[in-house]
Amino acid sequence: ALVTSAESSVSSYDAIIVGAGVAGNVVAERLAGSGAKTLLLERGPASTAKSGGTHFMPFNDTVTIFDVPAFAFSIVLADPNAYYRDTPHTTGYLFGGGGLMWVPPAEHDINDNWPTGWEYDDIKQAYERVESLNPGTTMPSGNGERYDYEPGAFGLFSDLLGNEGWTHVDAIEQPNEKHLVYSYPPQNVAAGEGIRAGPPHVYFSLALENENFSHQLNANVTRVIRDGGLVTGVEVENEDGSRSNISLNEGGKVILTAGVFGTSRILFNSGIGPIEQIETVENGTTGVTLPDRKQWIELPVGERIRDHPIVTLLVDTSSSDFTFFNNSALYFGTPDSKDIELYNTEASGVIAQSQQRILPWTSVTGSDNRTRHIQLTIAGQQEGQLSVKVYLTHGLTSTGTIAIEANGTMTWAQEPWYNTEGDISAAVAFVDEFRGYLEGSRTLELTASQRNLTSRELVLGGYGTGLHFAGSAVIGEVNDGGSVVDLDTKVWGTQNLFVADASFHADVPTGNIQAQVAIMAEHAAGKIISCRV
Ligand SMILES: Cc1cc2nc3c(=O)[nH]c(=O)nc-3n(C[C@H](O)[C@H](O)[C@H](O)COP(=O)(O)OP(=O)(O)OC[C@H]3O[C@@H](n4cnc5c(N)ncnc54)[C@H](O)[C@@H]3O)c2cc1C
Repeated sequence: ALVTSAESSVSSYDAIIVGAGVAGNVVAERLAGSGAKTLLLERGPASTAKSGGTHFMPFNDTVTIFDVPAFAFSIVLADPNAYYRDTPHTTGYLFGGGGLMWVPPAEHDINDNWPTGWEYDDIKQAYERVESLNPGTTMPSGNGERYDYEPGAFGLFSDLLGNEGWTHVDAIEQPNEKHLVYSYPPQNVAAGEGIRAGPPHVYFSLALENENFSHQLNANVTRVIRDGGLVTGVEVENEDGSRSNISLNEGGKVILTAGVFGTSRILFNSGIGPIEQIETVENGTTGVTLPDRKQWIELPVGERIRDHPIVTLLVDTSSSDFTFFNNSALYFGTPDSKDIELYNTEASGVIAQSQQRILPWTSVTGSDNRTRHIQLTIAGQQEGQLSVKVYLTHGLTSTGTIAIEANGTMTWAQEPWYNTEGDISAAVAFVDEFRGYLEGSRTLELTASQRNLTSRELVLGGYGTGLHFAGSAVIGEVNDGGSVVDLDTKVWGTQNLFVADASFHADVPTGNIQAQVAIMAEHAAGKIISCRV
């Protein structure tokens, strides 16, 4: 049930989950299912049709990437009818742009860096539950047809890569195949509903059926309220600027799922993190009440963040038979009425797809002899041009650090991209290899603007974020200054505070991260439920 701040502040809960994104919805559904009286708090407004959303969430609602409520990406996908509700279409990100790629993690993604109790065999049950509810597909169009694949980016690149020995796999059916392979783009879908949707639709819908479950919107959690290691509730800033407290029942738990940046901010505001960050809060302008200094818990929150950096290569297709389909016109222009009808009546057609047409993966070795994985996403860019996004993924060694500013904004103390020579050399090696393929092609070449740059210049001059952040409150076996949460995802030094979103992840996977976030949240939920406070 949806509750107001007036209602939640006079009630109390067994589980309070902070942040209704990918992980938050998974954890809330599981906790409510375990019999706990559960409250899911979200600082944003209604998003999916299920939570009362009726329109595209304008992308520019958000100020910086640190504050992007990524759950917004399920909004319209969760409701086929929403497509024509909002004209003009203020954001295209839901279908196009980011694309909602759903790449189930490979066995090596889990086994390489995760600790005891979190290896591939341990998480199998969680993996299977996510798969059964939110399975992902390489055939998003409900009528079983593909639109704009051949001739097009898929046709051109399956030929180009096929000639070099790459093979065609299905990324959903064969998640472990991640070397010299390509797949139709895997996308997230709700089981049995024929619509593209993630946990904020799928898990949230299930949770709503449970009478133990409540949720509150526009509830910005500023901090947890604690007495030493015992958390007794959370403080919420409401839409009108007022602050109220929500209490935990005895034996209750608070689970932070506010995203990599949101969770770090709440921890800093609660006196948990590097002393320097807590002091910034103490001396800052947000008016947050910190616990007494002797109760501060020093942990490496915000450190060791990883992300997939992206370099975009532009490929000139003017000598090929490539026909450009203007995907962004679906969102920013006036789409073809037949495309809209096909989507709204049969969950089919080009709108059911994302803009990407082919996803290849391979691996390369850096100058440090370490293997790194590469993901490519390939899409039409404009007439006569394709974009090939090169993601450096699993195996990367660059890390970054986030910090809080006096006004509460999150910022980088150190950016997490390409700050090791191993990463740079691996990406350069891949770009060299790819340019070799193009040189052997009679129809494709880099655009004139990129042709004269060296591969190193292309990598270092053009990278940006993959928006796949992880690791700001990393999991560890011992409290030795290298981790923030224990093997149950409980924050060291506390009795009942947990972190279950991408923050606690030991590493970034080979493909887009969201499926891993959902699976690890499922696994964390099991541990949190069995943890005695
Ligand atoms: C533009 C974009 C495109 C992306 N595309 C893809 C893709 O195609 N495939 C993929 O796999 N991944 C994609 N990602 C990444 C993916 O969305 C994230 O990895 C994933 O959402 C992380 O899940 P999470 O549960 O850790 O946090 P989130 O899903 O970000 O959830 C955090 C939630 O907490 C809320 N919150 C934050 N602070 C507070 C607070 N103080 N109080 C209450 N609530 C709070 C936020 O509003 C948000 O709803 C994309 C990300 C972005 C930004």
